[in-house]
Amino acid sequence: MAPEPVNVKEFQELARQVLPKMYYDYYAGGAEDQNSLKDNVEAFQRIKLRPRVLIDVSRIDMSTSVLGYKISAPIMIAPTAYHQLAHPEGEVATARAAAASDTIMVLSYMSNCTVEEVASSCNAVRFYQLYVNKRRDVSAQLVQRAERNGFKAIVLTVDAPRLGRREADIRNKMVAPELKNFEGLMSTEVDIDDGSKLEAFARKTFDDSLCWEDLKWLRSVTNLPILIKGVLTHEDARKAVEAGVHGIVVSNHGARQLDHTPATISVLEEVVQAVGGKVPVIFDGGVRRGTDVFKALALGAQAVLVGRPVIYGLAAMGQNGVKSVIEMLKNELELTMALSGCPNLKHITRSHVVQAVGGKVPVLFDGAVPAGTDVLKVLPLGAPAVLLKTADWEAIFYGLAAMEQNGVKSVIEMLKNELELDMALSGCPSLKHITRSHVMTEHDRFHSKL
Ligand SMILES: Cc1cc2nc3c(=O)[nH]c(=O)nc-3n(C[C@H](O)[C@H](O)[C@H](O)COP(=O)(O)O)c2cc1C
Ligand SMILES: CCCCC(=O)C(=O)O
Repeated sequence: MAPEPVNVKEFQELARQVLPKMYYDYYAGGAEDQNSLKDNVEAFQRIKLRPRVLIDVSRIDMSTSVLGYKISAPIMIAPTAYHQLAHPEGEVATARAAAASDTIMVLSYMSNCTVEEVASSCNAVRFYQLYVNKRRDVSAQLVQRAERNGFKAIVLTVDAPRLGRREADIRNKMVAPELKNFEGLMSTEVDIDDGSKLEAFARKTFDDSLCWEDLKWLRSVTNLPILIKGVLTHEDARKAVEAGVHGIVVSNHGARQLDHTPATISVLEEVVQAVGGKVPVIFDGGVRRGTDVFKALALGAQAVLVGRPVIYGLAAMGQNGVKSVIEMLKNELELTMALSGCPNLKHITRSHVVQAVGGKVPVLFDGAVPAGTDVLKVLPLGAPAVLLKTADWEAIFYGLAAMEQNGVKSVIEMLKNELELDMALSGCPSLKHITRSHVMTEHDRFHSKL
């Protein structure tokens, strides 16, 4: 028997052992080269704690509230798709664990269990995550069903006009399971033989023309407060506040959408400052320890969402696994607060964290590692185009060696497709939209506070 996990990271290995490879890869994976996936977690290590001593920490209070709903600790459950691929009880088990831990669950639009099943399973406070369908009536009906069933807010995910390029899913030909919520509303079937069926599903159904104006439409179909999830810049944070949203989730979708987005913890403060306390800022991405939660709070988050660890807990031990994951993070946060001299969340301030000095030498574009995102990064720094010279561009050479003319064409087409996707996921319909403010170099990072 595998030993009992002592931290949330250990649930990942248990999940890997019980899950079919296709599902494990889907849960664990990120976009393209998974740079942001690694960075989301590693960036927490570059932030150090500044504990205070000789403060009475005999009683620690972690409770807080989000949109007026009281929760035991600022740790909530992120919306993640297809919980029945992890455990037969699916989202019902996750919701019950949320209720048992006295926290909020955000139910994914892509849940296997229906809105009604989750609502009637327990008394957890629930928010409903929304993807806007090309057929607006489908999304409107789901929002209204959520509202009727006691969900307390809509979390509109805005970083997925298309699905990111998840290469494990492409190789595994990831399935797109039936979704009971859509029965009688629309077909969830996709008819492709190759590649990720999920990606095909998103392409077929997600509305990639969605824009700021459409918040009006969403407000016209629901009275629930609206949070937008997937903000990474001060520009968008300001627009969101102007558009009247009730909350912002700083997120890069667990690094599954646009690779080379910054680690979310490194842009949290930028967003918090732009929002200026007008609405709550919630954070997600790479939270694996109580110290991570503490750091996010110190940088201005109201609460954090946890994605993968919850799924791993569910896969390993069902409802109890999810509860264990949440309780472990809560216990670690409590200990961090005690050892930092913070008896309650109000005591956690910006001066409790500091960015570690040092860092990598900035390398922006090294022509030997071509990828669509590299092109996207070079253009705003002033390059009118990227000149690809056979002599110094290994990929062309490999393409030629592997498949002659077709190989070279494949390499060029792959880069074009990746650039197109990167533009879609960066909100740039044409090259003129790509500006200097779409990238951040290490230099920029050193000159900001974090
Ligand atoms: C397997 C998986 C499925 C996800 N599905 C959704 C989804 O349906 N809707 C959504 O808004 N975000 C989705 N996300 C993103 C999460 O809400 C969250 O932003 C991310 O997981 C946070 O990063 P973490 O996994 O490092 O905690 C998903 C993430 C994963 C890992
Ligand atoms: C079409 C699948 C969307 C689920 C999702 O958001 C994710 O896998 O990250």
